[in-house]
Amino acid sequence: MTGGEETKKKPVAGGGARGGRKGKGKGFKGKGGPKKPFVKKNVVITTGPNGEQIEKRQRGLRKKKTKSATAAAAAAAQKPKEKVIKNWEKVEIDTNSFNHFAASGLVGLEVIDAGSYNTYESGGGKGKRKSVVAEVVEETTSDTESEKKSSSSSKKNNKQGIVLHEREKEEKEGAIVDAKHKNKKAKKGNQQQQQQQEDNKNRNSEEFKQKKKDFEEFRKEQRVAREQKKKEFQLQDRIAPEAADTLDMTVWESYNLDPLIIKGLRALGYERPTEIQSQVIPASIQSGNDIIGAAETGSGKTLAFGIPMVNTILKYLRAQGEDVTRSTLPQVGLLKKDNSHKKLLALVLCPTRELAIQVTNHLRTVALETSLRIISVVGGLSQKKQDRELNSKPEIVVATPGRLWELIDEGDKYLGDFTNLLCFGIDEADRMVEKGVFREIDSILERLPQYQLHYKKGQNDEEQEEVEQDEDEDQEEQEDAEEEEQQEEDGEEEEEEQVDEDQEEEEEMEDIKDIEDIEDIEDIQGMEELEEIDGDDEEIIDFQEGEIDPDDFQAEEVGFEKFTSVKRQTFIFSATIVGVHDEQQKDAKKKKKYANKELTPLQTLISKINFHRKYKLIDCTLKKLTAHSLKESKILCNLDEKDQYLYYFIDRYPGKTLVFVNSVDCIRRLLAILKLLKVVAFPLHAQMEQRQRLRNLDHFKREKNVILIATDVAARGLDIPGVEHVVHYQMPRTIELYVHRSGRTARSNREGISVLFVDPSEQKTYAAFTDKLEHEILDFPIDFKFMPAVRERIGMAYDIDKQSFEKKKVSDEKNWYLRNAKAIDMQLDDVFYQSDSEDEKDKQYREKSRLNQLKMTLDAVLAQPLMPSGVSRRYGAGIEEWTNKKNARATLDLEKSKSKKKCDGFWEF
Ligand SMILES: Nc1ncnc2c1ncn2[C@@H]1O[C@H](COP(=O)(O)OP(=O)(O)OP(=O)(O)O)[C@@H](O)[C@H]1O
Repeated sequence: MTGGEETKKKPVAGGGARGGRKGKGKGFKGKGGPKKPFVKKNVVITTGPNGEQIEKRQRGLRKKKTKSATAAAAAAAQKPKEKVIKNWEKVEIDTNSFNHFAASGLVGLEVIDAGSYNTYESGGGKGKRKSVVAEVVEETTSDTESEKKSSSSSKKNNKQGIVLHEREKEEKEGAIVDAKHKNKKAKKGNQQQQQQQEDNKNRNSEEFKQKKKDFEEFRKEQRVAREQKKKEFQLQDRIAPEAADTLDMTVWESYNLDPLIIKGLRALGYERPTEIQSQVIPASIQSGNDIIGAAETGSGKTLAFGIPMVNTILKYLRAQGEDVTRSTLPQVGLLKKDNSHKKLLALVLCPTRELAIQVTNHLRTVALETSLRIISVVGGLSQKKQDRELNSKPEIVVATPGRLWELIDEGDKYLGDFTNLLCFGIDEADRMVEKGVFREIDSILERLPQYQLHYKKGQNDEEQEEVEQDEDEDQEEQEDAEEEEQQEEDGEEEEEEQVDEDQEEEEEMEDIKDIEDIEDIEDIQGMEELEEIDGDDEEIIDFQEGEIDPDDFQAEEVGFEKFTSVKRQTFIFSATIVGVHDEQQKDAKKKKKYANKELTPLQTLISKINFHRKYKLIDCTLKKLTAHSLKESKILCNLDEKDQYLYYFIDRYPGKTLVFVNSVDCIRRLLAILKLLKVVAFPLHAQMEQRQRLRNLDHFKREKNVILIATDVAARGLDIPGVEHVVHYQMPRTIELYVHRSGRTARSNREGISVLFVDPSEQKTYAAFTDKLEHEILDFPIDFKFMPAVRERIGMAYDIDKQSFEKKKVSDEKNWYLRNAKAIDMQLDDVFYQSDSEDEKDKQYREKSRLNQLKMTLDAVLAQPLMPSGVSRRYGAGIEEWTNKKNARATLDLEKSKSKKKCDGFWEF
């Protein structure tokens, strides 16, 4: 088709289709039409009385002068023409018709290209020709009426495909439609006006006021009910009041904690602090120092920093004369209080949403008797709810860095104002500063206010000078020491034969204590000193007895920078922030790589966080790194045997099992297989919707015999009661991840087991792990008599999965073609639509029945207990003994299990 250009030069063709156009006209296609014609859907371009072009919506609702109107008007003035505007005409077109339109001055026809026209014809049109309605304008200078008529009639008989007919009928139809539309619009306008008048009237009426009041009451009730529900939920953690009354809380009381916190702890049944809590709480409350805390997984680190935080805030609020006891009034009442002056008092950062929500709930439980508002700021949840919660100006916010920074960046004033921040915490701190994980953390840390060095103006000037002087001296000493060290090293190199370098380094290493490692860190930052807590020689310099003077809580501007005199306390916690890294650092020293000064996570944090001049490192981690009550085991196997051992484990050792894998694809594959094997399993990974993630976690918490298959999104911090087993289906990428994953079980002194699956390709990593763990991971005892039955089931599940996958693939492919063909108006071969050939049908039928047969067989097999080979079901001999499922924790005697399985591709251990 070649008419495109002509039509464009003489901008006549516009859209005016009213007929049932099915395909999406995309302008001209075909051999000769490289340029698209001037096409506008539902718009008609006509020439006005003064020669200007008028763009008219199909239904004549809007008229607008086009840009070229003036130019056209000028041209019309030069060469006056007689214009005959014809009315709507119905035309039928085919692929060659456009030339004719253009040549005969036809405007307002929406172009139907060859493709869409044909599609229409073969797809749904059943041989009918395409009809459209077009407005026809003929420009004539001397045509007589009769000539016009003949021209019109010649069109009627035109062999090129344009047939004009039923002009009058169409004209009427068009007019009717327009009129109807106008009426409808007018009616709607009237109705809206009436409604508005009525609304205005009602708004002033008593009835309306009452209705509004009722509605507010209703909302209030709803909110109270929600609050109630929340409280009830929190009460779930509580023990019976009678039992709570008998608890001896003297240890807690000795820490000078707020009575409301002790009340909360009593209700929770926490009679005494855990090891890390007993070290952190007095140190932070009495000295006000910043704390870096490390302790094994599940040892109560959250409350180790949570209790001092809540305590500090309560003290601050009491000092401000606020009532901090839990109000018996509904929260709604509290919300109505003027809280515009309030500022954020505590902020905790966590790496995952689930963990942030968990920490929030944990803090709420100890603060239940108080009026404190604690909320989580995480992505993926209701924005409205989060806004509402933030409007209530919560004292404590627990957030993920990404979401928090997003809100600060958007200009959230409350979240972005750290000037009154009394407490700042980072949970799972080593993860938070891992390279490239949370870019936002740096921006957040940069916003933390700088300290003014004196808490009370003028009070500590001399002391400060002394401190600074000491600092300079220390630095000089340090520089000298470094110089000496360097000289020594140079000497060593020169006298290689005289000194056994390795020997010397070993000796050197023995002398190096953890604290010296940290001193190096301080050098990087220019920090004064680090205290390691050892009870007696705790030094309290700038904050006596943890007292908080309300006068101190003011920000003031010094020079160009904003300083604050608020003493912010910082808490940095993780199970793996020290220990492993210290070892790594020592290794590095050994190998003389220390010159690279690659910072460990702990060093990175210290260099980024504006700590107090005194902070304490409290390290309660065990040498073994993992929790003391955890039994660790491994299964060495080939890659293709992992599914078998997983099924074996799940079947023989039922319970709450968390299976860790390294990829989402692996989760999907395992879920499909386990589903066929009738194992209840839920997924958890970062690609899931947040609500679904929380729902699955909830299922896993509530159900007894259940599997959660997760990526490392669940590796850190999650405190799910009653997790009995952790399976590392794939090797964790780092030793820290191994510690955290394993730590989802064996929490709070409870027992738990972890099983590490190792295939030959993972053996190198495994060897590196055992080096660092400094203990052997024993073999998991496997009763190999069960394995043939396990293999049979797994084999059938694979078969079914493969066939279902093939079937789905074929139908997915077909659907893909259909979808895409529709999207681009492509005509597919009829063959595509035709049902499959008889042979094909037959094949499909056979495959389907084979699949059903397989499923039925597997179901029948699964209905029986897993039996060891050689035991006959028929005679029932010893069945009970074999079918008794075991509890892994109770029966697993790893010490005795030396049942090493021979496995291809492994080195000798
Ligand atoms: N003093 C206490 N007495 C009894 N139970 C406690 C006490 N403190 C905390 N717990 C309980 O111990 C469990 C583990 O606590 P938490 O989640 O804080 O451990 P964690 O050390 O942070 O673990 P992870 O390193 O895995 O994050 C929680 O269920 C908590 O309720």
